[in-house]
Amino acid sequence: MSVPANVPILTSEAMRAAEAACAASGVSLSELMDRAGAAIADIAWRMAAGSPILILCGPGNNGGDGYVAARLLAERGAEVRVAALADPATELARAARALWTGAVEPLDRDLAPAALIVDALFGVGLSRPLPYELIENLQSLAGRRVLAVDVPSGVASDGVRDWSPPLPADVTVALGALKPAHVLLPTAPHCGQVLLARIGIDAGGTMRTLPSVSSTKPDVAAHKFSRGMVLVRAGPMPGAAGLASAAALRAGAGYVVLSGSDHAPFSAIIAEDGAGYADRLGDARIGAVIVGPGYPVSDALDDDVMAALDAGKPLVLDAAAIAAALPRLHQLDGAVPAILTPHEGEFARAFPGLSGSKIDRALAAAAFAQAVVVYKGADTIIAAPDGRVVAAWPGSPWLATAGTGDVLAGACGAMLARGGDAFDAAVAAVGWHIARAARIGPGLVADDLVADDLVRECND
Ligand SMILES: NC(=O)C1=CN([C@@H]2O[C@H](COP(=O)(O)OP(=O)(O)OC[C@H]3O[C@@H](n4cnc5c(N)ncnc54)[C@H](OP(=O)(O)O)[C@@H]3O)[C@@H](O)[C@H]2O)[C@H](O)CC1
Ligand SMILES: [K+]
Repeated sequence: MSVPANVPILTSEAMRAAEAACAASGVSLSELMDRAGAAIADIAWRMAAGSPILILCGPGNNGGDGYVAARLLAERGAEVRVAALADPATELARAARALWTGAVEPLDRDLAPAALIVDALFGVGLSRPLPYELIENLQSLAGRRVLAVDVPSGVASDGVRDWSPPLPADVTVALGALKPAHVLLPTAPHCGQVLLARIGIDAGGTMRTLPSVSSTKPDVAAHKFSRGMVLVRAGPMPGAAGLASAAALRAGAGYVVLSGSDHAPFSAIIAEDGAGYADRLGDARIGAVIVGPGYPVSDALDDDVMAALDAGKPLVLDAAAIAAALPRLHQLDGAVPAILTPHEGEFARAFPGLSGSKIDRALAAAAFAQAVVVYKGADTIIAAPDGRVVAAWPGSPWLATAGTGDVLAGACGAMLARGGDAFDAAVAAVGWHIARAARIGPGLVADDLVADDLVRECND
């Protein structure tokens, strides 16, 4: 499972607007369909490697793409058959089918499979669950390699409904841009390896996949404070704050203070008595404050969160600190740069009653809090109040273990303490976290993410 780095993601509504803009600039939808069909034919040709191909065509333009691909594959000498669910219902699909000179088989229970199935039944136009009879007929084709056109049929492309496709794809060719379903659970795993065929559409937009991690070498004139100073406030479970402080150092902060704990994991971390917290918040050199790791709901947490908000320092708020800060953050209306890092349960507690896809909900939460939201999970979404979104699918499954959230909070603190945009800081931290997890893999425990042998390996 993979998606390309740093490519646009569009909802079906935004996709139609992009198509319309394309048409207005002189590229017809028919030309777009020809390009889509050509991209699919190329990939199908490579996947089939000489074995027979069966293309399943639906009634809309997704089916139209399938007919174009069938014609081009046949022209290249591929052994290709077409089966249709229904007659084409759009002018473009009718035109594409008219140019297909081969037979069109009915898509019923007697349909013979082929080594490669190209699924061109439904794309972004799917408006309701698939009919039961079709699901049954498709299940009889399972077990072959599947190439999905735009999205696996049965998947709602905007990621709002969790419909599963009867034929999960090995490869999905996203047309023009990725769609939310390619990067959100539960649909993303059904898309297999997602490739983008740009087909000349200017997708622009504010939603993208995670960019590749770039190394951030300190400036030649750097000193420890210019690299960013981070204050981590410990709660009753100081191990979590210790992990966050170690991660802040590893992620590039030049100076880290751990307040309220004498369990500093590295000698380079300054462990201080908790009574000095208020004074430290007044330290002009501090570039980011982290509150929340290992700190359950309590009056003390409320006090520490309010003190950090009143100090006006850029903030990373994790776990129970998120709900504790929310009313005040909302009032502050973006005056204090903040990154919130909730997992599913914390998000539901802090932002009850939101609807839509995970992307919609992350955006609504960011707008309400006027803060960057890192809505964690296997399909982490980073959303900014101005509408920017980065989707971090597929992340690393090895991160599903205790303490990794504390490490992410620490990395967010390091990136935020450098100064600059909080959204860019959150994106860099998520990328750093996933890249390290990918290097460790099996057996990962959160401490490994901040261990020195990993530093040596990363520097090899
Ligand atoms: N991105 C691009 O620039 C291009 C994309 N192209 C391809 O076009 C599709 C979208 O095509 P569209 O015609 O809008 O939609 P679909 O082909 O996905 O399907 C619409 C038809 O399916 C019927 N429908 C919807 N849901 C069901 C269902 N559950 N069961 C049966 N039939 C269903 C729908 O009927 P309605 O009654 O709902 O109207 C339509 O008949 C996109 O995904 C790309 O593959 C183009 O190539 C151009 C460039
Ligand atoms: K499809």
